[in-house]
Amino acid sequence: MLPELTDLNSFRNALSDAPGPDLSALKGAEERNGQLTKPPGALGRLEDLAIWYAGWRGDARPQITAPQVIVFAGNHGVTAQGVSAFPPEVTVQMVMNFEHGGAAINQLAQAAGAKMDVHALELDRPTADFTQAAAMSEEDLLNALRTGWQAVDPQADLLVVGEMGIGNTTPAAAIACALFGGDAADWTGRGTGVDDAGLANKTRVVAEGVALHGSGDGIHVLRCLGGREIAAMAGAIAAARILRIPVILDGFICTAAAACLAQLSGTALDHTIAGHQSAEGAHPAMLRQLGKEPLLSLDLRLGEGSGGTLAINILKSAVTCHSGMATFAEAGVSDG
Ligand SMILES: O=C(O)c1ccc[n+]([C@@H]2O[C@H](COP(=O)([O-])O)[C@@H](O)[C@H]2O)c1
Ligand SMILES: Cc1cc2nc[nH]c2cc1C
Repeated sequence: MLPELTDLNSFRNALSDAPGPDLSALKGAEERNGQLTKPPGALGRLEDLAIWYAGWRGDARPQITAPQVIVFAGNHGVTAQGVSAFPPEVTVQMVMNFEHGGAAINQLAQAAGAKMDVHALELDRPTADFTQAAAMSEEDLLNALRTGWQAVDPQADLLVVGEMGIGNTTPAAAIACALFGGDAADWTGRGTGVDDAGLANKTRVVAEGVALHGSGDGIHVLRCLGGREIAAMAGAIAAARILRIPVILDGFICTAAAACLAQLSGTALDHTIAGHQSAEGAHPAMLRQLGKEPLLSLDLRLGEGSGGTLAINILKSAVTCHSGMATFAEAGVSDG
């Protein structure tokens, strides 16, 4: 059961009190993996994935039958600084495209056998430009966290969270810079495709935001430098941690949301894996900071949950092998 989010402290507490994986299911899955008809370790990382999944689901021989993809959308005041190659009205236009089934994520979710939900967060009320003020008030942040928290289907057995928000690689870079240090230039990339002058301007904007709001915990960084869809992703990832629903992270913006949770609790992301490495330049560094090895590297830089959703197919395959294969004893195959 998910506790109610009454205030930001209840979010912090729920995250730090969240249960870990089921150790007996984990042990059972490890034992089963050792008996399957293959040379030890021959399925490589698929074996680790299946065992990790089994632990979080509390079932040594699990199945994936109900994956959920949630796309959160938000608008950003910082777009007034000219940080994106596209105009902010594209956010609401793409939300309509998601709702009509015409976006890449609609096709990828269908191909992965996942249901897809879309949540637009107050698109007609962008966050504040973080070079001038905190992006969100405490109330705004709490509302956005709640949207994510409540969007997770407790019956889902796997979750991918994705986003749509023109300008949101700028807050994602600022979050990374505030949490992990280094220069703004280390974390700022081209997003939807800004040119060299655009990149220099965007780097300045990230540096200004971090200088104004930079120090504080994951909640402070998320509120001052983030955005509503970023906070909603954080809320959903945290809810899934409590519900023991494994999560596949998507690209640069999704990983920035997750990084805020990692700052709040050292075990906050234990139920997550990195679906892919995005083409956004600083994504590999962000994943390294979180100790996450991406499953795929396909030069995607779309967002929408696209890379995470593609990776559902890999995780499903890993779990299907683990739970469906015969053991050496069952198949009458001689072991080594
Ligand atoms: O997921 C990623 O790594 C990723 C990298 C670059 C861009 N995006 C998407 O593009 C939008 C943000 O790009 P920008 O240039 O407007 O900051 C937003 O809607 C994201 O979903 C996503
Ligand atoms: C067209 C378009 C689609 C997107 N999907 C996610 N981010 C996006 C940004 C743009 C510009």
